[in-house]
Amino acid sequence: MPNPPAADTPLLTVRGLCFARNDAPVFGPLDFAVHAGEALLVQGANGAGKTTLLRVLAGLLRADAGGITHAPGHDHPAYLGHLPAFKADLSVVENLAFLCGLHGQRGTQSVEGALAIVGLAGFDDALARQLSAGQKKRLSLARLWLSPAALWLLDEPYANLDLEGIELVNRMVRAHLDDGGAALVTTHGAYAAPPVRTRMLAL
Ligand SMILES: Nc1ncnc2c1ncn2[C@@H]1O[C@H](COP(=O)(O)OP(=O)(O)OP(=O)(O)O)[C@@H](O)[C@H]1O
Repeated sequence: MPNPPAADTPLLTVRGLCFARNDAPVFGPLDFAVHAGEALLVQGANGAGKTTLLRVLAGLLRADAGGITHAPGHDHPAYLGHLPAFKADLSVVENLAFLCGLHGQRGTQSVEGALAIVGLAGFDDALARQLSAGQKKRLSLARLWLSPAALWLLDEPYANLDLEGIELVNRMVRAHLDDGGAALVTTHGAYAAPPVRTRMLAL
């Protein structure tokens, strides 16, 4: 991960952020900041705009108004979306190597180590399309673990995971925050909030 910003500099600052579809507001104006060592839990009912907000913060959708400021050197957050972003006919290891080549890799982590952490040791040569939904989510978590980004944008990270997988996500978030990172996490409820310093953003 790049050097964390000074303690008083947020990793992410959002001011007056608004998003509309066909002139109907989806969310906003929103104002918040996320500092290193902090998790922001984005809560809201189905359709409240949680996924839309994370896609705007990931740079995949353009906001209608307002500003998003990243700390210097931290303008590429890691985004864990609903759908796994893997090449179906590449193996588990090939997918991770490809994505690390494209987006960079956290210096201290190895592909093998990340697969062991997420419970996919021994799946190196399995094709991505042969994985179950939960195994695909675990592969996405391995990619997240390998990412050099300090800011994690996690959209429903608990979906498709068993109880052990939910604890895995919480362990990963805690370790990432301890390491000077930060995370935005969407969830329908507080049923699986990570056990870390957490603030709420209700949509
Ligand atoms: N591609 C799209 N085209 C048009 N409208 C969309 C599109 N994606 C989402 N919407 C609408 O935008 C609103 C916000 O959707 P979004 O997916 O951000 O909600 P959410 O809070 O993540 O919901 P959920 O909890 O069901 O995942 C909803 O009313 C939805 O119908």
